[in-house]
Amino acid sequence: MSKGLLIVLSGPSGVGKGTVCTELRKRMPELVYSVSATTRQPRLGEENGINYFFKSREQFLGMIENDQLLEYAEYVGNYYGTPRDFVEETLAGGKDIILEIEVQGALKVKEKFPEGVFVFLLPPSLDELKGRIQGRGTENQATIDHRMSVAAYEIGLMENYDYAVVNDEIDLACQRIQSIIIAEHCKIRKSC
Ligand SMILES: Nc1nc2c(ncn2[C@@H]2O[C@H](COP(=O)(O)OP(=O)(O)O)[C@@H](O)[C@H]2O)c(=O)[nH]1
Ligand SMILES: Nc1ncnc2c1ncn2[C@@H]1O[C@H](COP(=O)(O)OP(=O)(O)O)[C@@H](O)[C@H]1O
Repeated sequence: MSKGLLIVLSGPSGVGKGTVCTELRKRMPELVYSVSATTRQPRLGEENGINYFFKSREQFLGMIENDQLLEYAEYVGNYYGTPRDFVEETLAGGKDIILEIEVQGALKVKEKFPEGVFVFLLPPSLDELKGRIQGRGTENQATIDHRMSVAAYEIGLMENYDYAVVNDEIDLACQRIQSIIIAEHCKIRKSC
């Protein structure tokens, strides 16, 4: 049995990663989503084990200590990390898995899985990005400003990715990512 594809989706806060992932999972029910651990407080409507595994700082540091994370990063004052076993078991079982993670973590994953498929989601413009974060209504102004300043740094690292997808419309962005996954499955992988 061949291994599944490891797909990494990154992009600045508010670009629509969560929205696009939710829609993609409806369209591709066989695609497995990696639930991350985080020390961030849950937002209204977020559920433990569904959106994130919500952890205390001590619990998160314990996961690092016990080598339970494939990668982790600090982002705007909180830790975020990918549980290792779930990713490795899913891939070994021949299933595709998508990791929705920020750029520092994505670069660490690339070192370990250079064969992964790295997709960067872009906003149509920075003004639109700011409008989307504000429109979501989950962050205070200071956090929005901090996230917007990180956005410029993140977009600057886009060249490390394989694909850039503009999230102008959710339907189009999903179609583009689906096409990428289909094409990657058709790729002839050379061992050299
Ligand atoms: N490195 C890393 N980043 C993660 C992980 N999980 C989520 N993130 C990223 O952390 C950032 C902040 O996530 P979140 O607080 O949910 O905010 P959002 O991007 O505005 O939805 C986003 O770029 C996420 O993609 C993870 O396991 N590892
Ligand atoms: N293509 C789009 N056009 C307009 N609004 C969008 C689009 N994609 C996402 N949104 C909205 O933008 C906001 C941020 O989306 P979200 O998925 O939470 O972003 P992220 O996970 O990247 O932080 C949400 O209110 C969402 O409904």
